[in-house]
Amino acid sequence: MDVVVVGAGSLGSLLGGLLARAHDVTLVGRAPHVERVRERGLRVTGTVETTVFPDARTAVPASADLALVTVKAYDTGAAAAALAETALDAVCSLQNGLGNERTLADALDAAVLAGTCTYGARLVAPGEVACTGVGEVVLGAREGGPSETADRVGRAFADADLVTSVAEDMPRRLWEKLAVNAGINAPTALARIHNGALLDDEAGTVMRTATREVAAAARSEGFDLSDDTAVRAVESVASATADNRSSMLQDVEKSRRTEVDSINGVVAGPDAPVNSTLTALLRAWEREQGLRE
Ligand SMILES: NC(=O)C1=CN([C@@H]2O[C@H](COP(=O)(O)OP(=O)(O)OC[C@H]3O[C@@H](n4cnc5c(N)ncnc54)[C@H](OP(=O)(O)O)[C@@H]3O)[C@@H](O)[C@H]2O)C=CC1
Ligand SMILES: CC(C)(CO)C(=O)C(=O)O
Repeated sequence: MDVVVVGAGSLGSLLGGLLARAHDVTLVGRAPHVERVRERGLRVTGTVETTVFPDARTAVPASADLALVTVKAYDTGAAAAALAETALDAVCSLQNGLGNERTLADALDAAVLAGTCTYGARLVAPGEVACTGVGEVVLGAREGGPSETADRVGRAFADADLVTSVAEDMPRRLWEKLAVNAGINAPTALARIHNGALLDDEAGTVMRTATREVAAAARSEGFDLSDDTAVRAVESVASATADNRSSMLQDVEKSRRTEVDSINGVVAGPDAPVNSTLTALLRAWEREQGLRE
């Protein structure tokens, strides 16, 4: 499969690098990372070790079978605009947060797949990405139901030894992932702690309450997501990724804008006091850093 990865930062470089073991991959990202990949290949270190030689550039190619979108949620509109002239069969978001698939579907003619990913990734240097945890990619039709395109993409991922499943209930799964990210990302970013530190009782209460609030919001939108299912999911991800620095923690460590608007901010309001607090604190930090109005 001919795959273009739009947003070759931490996650995009890891997934693109792993896919390059079996497919033609083009990483689209920023200098100096793409230059280093062109010169010396991409080193994947950590839990998975390999060196691969994907194409790497700063602009999207004219065509591809599949575009994987791995930019931050607030950059999805720009990624969609960049892909507008690319001939594509399918595009798949593997981002966190809610609303990315809608943005892509509004802008592009290709079939849009929804995806979630619990692999951990960190761009440690230009040309080198660390796999900080082997998780799972789950993908499927963005509206739910069966999809031959999703089956084909799922097989392509599995051919590259990525732990992958194809699901027919992606809308519900995006809410479940939102519940996990709401519980892990903002608390780890604010407290500057690894995911595993949330298994501690006091911090765990914050994590579980934020997660339950998202589950309640999902149910109010008609999705079958019980508090127990959501809490089990967040505890299991925090434990499986105990040594990870969440993507939002990586953002605050680099003084970069966070994805709080499309994670905790989605449910912030009177019915979600913990998510409202987490959102307000991260937005205040972003304002102080000059990262938002
Ligand atoms: N890192 C992780 O372990 C995980 C991340 N995720 C999710 O994956 C998504 C990506 O996260 P992460 O990889 O950490 O983020 P990164 O910031 O590391 O990677 C995104 C990259 O995309 C680049 N970019 C932005 N816009 C464009 C564009 N139009 N064309 C080309 N490149 C572009 C960015 O450059 P610049 O910074 O210059 O804008 C950056 O290098 C997020 O939604 C995150 O929540 C999900 C699971 C795990
Ligand atoms: C799964 C998890 C919580 C891994 O850290 C993640 O999605 C992230 O960091 O954004």
